[in-house]
Amino acid sequence: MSNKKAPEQVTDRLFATERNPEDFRFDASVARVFPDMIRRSVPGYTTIIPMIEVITEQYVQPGTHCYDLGCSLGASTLAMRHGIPHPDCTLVGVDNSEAMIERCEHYVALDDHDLPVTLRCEDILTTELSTASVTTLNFTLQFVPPAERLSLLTRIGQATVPGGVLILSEKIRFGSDTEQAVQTHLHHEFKRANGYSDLEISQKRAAIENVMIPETLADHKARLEQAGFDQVLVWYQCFNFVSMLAIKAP
Ligand SMILES: Nc1ncnc2c1ncn2[C@@H]1O[C@H](C[S@+](CC[C@H]([NH3+])C(=O)[O-])CC(=O)[O-])[C@@H](O)[C@H]1O
Ligand SMILES: O=C(O)C(=O)Cc1ccccc1
Repeated sequence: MSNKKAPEQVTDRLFATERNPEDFRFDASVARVFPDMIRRSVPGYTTIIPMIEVITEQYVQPGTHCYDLGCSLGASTLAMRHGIPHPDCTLVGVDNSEAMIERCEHYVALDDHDLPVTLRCEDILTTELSTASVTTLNFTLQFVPPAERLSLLTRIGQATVPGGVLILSEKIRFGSDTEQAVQTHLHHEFKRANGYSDLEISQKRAAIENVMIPETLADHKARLEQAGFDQVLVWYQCFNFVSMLAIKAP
């Protein structure tokens, strides 16, 4: 029997007190505060989520699969769900964090909608992909080791049907050191405006340094084309956070 009680809203204070330097992991303590953490940390996140519904509605094809890779608590998965008008589509959310998938199941159960959602606690590098019309990587590729990124995107490209798309959102870095400095500063000011202290900002920065590796927009575009996508465009940018749409020709 599913527990239909809404998960409690918890403020992210994970980095508020001095802690030993340790690499960031998507464990139970992160899953618990995740909705608050991502909203206060990622400029544009609260705009991108509803737009994923709009984009999905535009590109979804009947009888295909839609994948949300690195679904966390299912915010992007549920946006895709609301954009899919075809009852014969299969929507799949994949995440390799047990703590995330467990909580995601509750959010999916609370969302009153007919289209079933299949959740897989699996590595996106090996999860099975086929006949996909819409695939989403909403701030997930940045956590995949750079050496594995081309083969993942190539598998997605091969699984994507003609006219299908990949929505790819990422924190990016800039080729110009001066632009990198300005955009990073503005991102930190965004976090400060959302109530994070200097200690929280600097401890979080150290924790994600080795596990979240941003690349330039040029790197992303070139690799998406190599992976079999015919058109790549940026549909959203706020500071150093962007969302791209990679389209396979019909
Ligand atoms: N190899 C992997 N296999 C499976 N999952 C992975 C892997 N690497 C990382 N993850 C998962 O990717 C998710 C990234 S968060 C996505 C937000 C969501 N899309 C949202 O729209 O709210 C983004 C962020 O925290 O900035 C985490 O849940 C990881 O466990
Ligand atoms: O918090 C940050 O500074 C980020 O760059 C984004 C982020 C959001 C959630 C988990 C890890 C990183």
